[in-house]
Amino acid sequence: MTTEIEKELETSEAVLEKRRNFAIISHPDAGKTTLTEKLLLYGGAIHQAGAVKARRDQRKATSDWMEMEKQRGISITSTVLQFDYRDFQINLLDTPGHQDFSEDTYRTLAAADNAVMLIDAAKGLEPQTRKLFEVCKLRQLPIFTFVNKMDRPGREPLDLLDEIERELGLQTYPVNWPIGIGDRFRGVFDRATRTIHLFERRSHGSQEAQETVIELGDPKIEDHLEKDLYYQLKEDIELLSELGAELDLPAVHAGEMTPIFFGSAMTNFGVKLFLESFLDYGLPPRGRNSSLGVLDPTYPDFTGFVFKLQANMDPKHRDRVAFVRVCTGKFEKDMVVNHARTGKTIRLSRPQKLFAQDRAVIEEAYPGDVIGLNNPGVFAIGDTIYMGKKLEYEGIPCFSPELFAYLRNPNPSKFKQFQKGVSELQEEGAVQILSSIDEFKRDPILAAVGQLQFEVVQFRLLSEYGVETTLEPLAYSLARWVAGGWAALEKAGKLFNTLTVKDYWGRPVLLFKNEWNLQQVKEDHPSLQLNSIAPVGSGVQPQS
Ligand SMILES: Nc1nc2c(ncn2[C@@H]2O[C@H](COP(=O)(O)OP(=O)(O)OP(=O)(O)O)[C@@H](O)[C@H]2O)c(=O)[nH]1
Repeated sequence: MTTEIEKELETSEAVLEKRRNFAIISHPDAGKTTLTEKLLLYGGAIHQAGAVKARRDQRKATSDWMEMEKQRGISITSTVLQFDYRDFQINLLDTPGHQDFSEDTYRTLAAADNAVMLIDAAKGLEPQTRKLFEVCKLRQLPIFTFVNKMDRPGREPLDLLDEIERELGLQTYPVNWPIGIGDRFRGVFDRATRTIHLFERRSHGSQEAQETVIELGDPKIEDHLEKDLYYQLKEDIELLSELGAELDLPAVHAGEMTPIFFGSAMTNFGVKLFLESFLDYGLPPRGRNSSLGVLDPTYPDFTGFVFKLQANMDPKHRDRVAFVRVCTGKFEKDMVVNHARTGKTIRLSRPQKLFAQDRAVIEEAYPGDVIGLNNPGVFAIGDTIYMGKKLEYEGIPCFSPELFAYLRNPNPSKFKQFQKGVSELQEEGAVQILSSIDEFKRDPILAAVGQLQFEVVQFRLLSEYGVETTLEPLAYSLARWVAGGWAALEKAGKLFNTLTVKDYWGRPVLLFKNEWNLQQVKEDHPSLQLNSIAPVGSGVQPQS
């Protein structure tokens, strides 16, 4: 006879097995919005492709603080999209399209269990994809590669595989293989079932693609596929089996091998096959490092952490939302939880589920899900909330900024608002704040990955806090945290062409003008232990 506890455990394992969570990494224009939309179309979350874009446009029309989005036609914010497919519940953690906001993407990857690397068949790996791949590698995320835009002239598939292996050091395993390319792209061959999937083009792919599935070797193939494409395919299949590694799931889950899919998001070719395989091969919610060791998702008490804060998503209510990744246990509305950083208890009374810009109050959530909580200034990025035994999750790291500028408030009567605005925007992760070690230089130094982050900060300080500010750019382009600490820095003595500053937590940071300066200091002073990534959250308290 099974006991109640055993039954509960079985249920929670079954729930976990049917949950998948992922984020898409790509270079702008590779087709992320299009693929997202098509995944939602197959998931039945929307009925006609175009809805996500329409929502995006609608948001552009209604949001005021995101006036910048409208002016520039870019998407700055990111949300979470939840949909069902087969009996799976899927969480797609959407990330901003513009590379100036990649800090936001880095943090979102901290909450993801899988990553989908989307590449343009004609362009192969691009800078933003490489950068984001590095973050995935740090977390050993399983990476699924979707080679998009096969309906246009592109590079040789084998050449793309080779590039991924060489440059990213990932083993590749093509799960399917393209039949033709460009105008002659007819579909894909699914290697697991040895079937040919041929698609019909529909205008703009607004509905699911019609597909014909034929077994390899079926004589009917002649009615559907040109001879030369068929012979080419047979040749390719042979070559693949001669070359090829077997699909090694443990290696996929360890982020060492990437399953590869070919398709065209715009015409829907290959999207469904991709989704199906992703559900089969993707990782369910996994354990996470905490002060109690790696906490398995079957741990019974509710725990989660904040990976992203967002202000004023709804212009009608000037609210702030904290996005929490549920790690263990069951989340229930109105739950009273502990907030690890402050030791306070908090009632989670209006949890929200977010679908693009729509919200619905949720009653419960499970590991792998993301919930949106109202944040009246309580939460900061990396915060842990928990029930039961006290614990804290490993923090979300800060990544090296590349642009630096003093932020000045020329109007002394606005000092208070200025301070409040700067500290709230820092907590929200809109920008990193550094400060000079010179007592007399009290203006904060804004540190960002992209220029647009500065513009957003200035825009929001003016529109939300009523403070007009000016910027004075600093001629540095790299930041490194000094893991050796202040003592190592003092021992190293005077360093040329660098600026010593401290971060929000009072830790030493060195700014460098260029890579060359950095290399020199690294070689001359190994004891400084320069890091491009620094932990935040767990155990680190801001210095007052
Ligand atoms: N031919 C072709 N075009 C595509 C395909 N997928 C996307 N596109 C086009 O590529 C362009 C960029 O697509 P988006 O989906 O907006 O790309 P994105 O990556 O979200 O772009 P950002 O918002 O800049 O990050 C659009 O004009 C799409 O219509 C595809 O499979 N084939």
